[in-house]
Amino acid sequence: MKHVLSIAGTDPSGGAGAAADCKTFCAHGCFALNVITAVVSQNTQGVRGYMNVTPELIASQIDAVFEDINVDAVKIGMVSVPATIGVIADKLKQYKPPVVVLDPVMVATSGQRLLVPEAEQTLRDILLPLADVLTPNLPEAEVLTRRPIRSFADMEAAARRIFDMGAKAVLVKGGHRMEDATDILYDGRGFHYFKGKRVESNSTHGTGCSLSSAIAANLANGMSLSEAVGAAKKYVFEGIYHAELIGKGHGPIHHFYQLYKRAGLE
Ligand SMILES: Nc1ncnc2c1ncn2[C@@H]1O[C@H](COP(=O)(O)OP(=O)(O)O)[C@@H](O)[C@H]1O
Ligand SMILES: Cc1ncc(COP(=O)(O)O)c(N)n1
Repeated sequence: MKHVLSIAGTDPSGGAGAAADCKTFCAHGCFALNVITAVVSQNTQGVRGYMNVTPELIASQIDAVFEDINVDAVKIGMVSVPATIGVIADKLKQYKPPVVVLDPVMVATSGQRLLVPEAEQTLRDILLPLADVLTPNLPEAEVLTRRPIRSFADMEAAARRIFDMGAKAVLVKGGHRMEDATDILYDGRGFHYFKGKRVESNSTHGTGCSLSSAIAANLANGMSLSEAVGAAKKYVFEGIYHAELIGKGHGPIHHFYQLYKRAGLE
């Protein structure tokens, strides 16, 4: 069994952050490890507040994992402030995990910021070059490139620019498009379109967390990058499509649809 580590913030309502990451790893047959960067008070309706874990305690959590367990892949989510980004970058350089998937989380679906504006530059300069795959949504890709994105051509141009900033591959996600939910991958050689129908649904809390975690798990399990992204997109689509309505706002996706189906628990 592969061991996959999430470095992320929490969600007590279970839909996003560390909870989504761990459920996704388990659904992919991986052993889930997690380091917490921030304790977030949130639910399906929004973020109420959060407290950042100190850089010392983040470093200590990362050491506790790597000194004890072999890590096959790392997924990074909410990193809030420059000090958090600095310590994660130092530890990635120290332990050199074979796969790093970075979801540059900036703003929650409900609109609250999860990354302070002054950390955007630090994320771009220090963490982005350590990523094997970076998975920005459209607003995040706009912040990283400082350019508006409206068309597939704009998504391709953004992916190329972010690749030039040092990420080894970039998946610009289309969940925020007005039309379909097509994502575009650029690996420095060419563009790969992951066409996707949009599901009209409120169950989209944690889709980005789950997608990046599924990519990390699929890579740990030995898939190529395009296979990993294709399978992760299918996982999130099925999760939205078969989601149970939980909470009063934007609910979580279904993480175990295939498993429940096989067990007759649908
Ligand atoms: N309503 C939807 N129907 C189908 N796929 C979606 C929908 N919303 C998001 N996705 C997919 O979920 C993944 C996460 O996308 P996105 O919502 O853009 O990220 P984030 O959660 O970071 O804002 C992408 O693969 C995207 O295409
Ligand atoms: C701790 C944490 N991390 C990330 C998100 C973003 O979630 P989404 O995947 O819906 O953009 C969140 N709401 N909370």
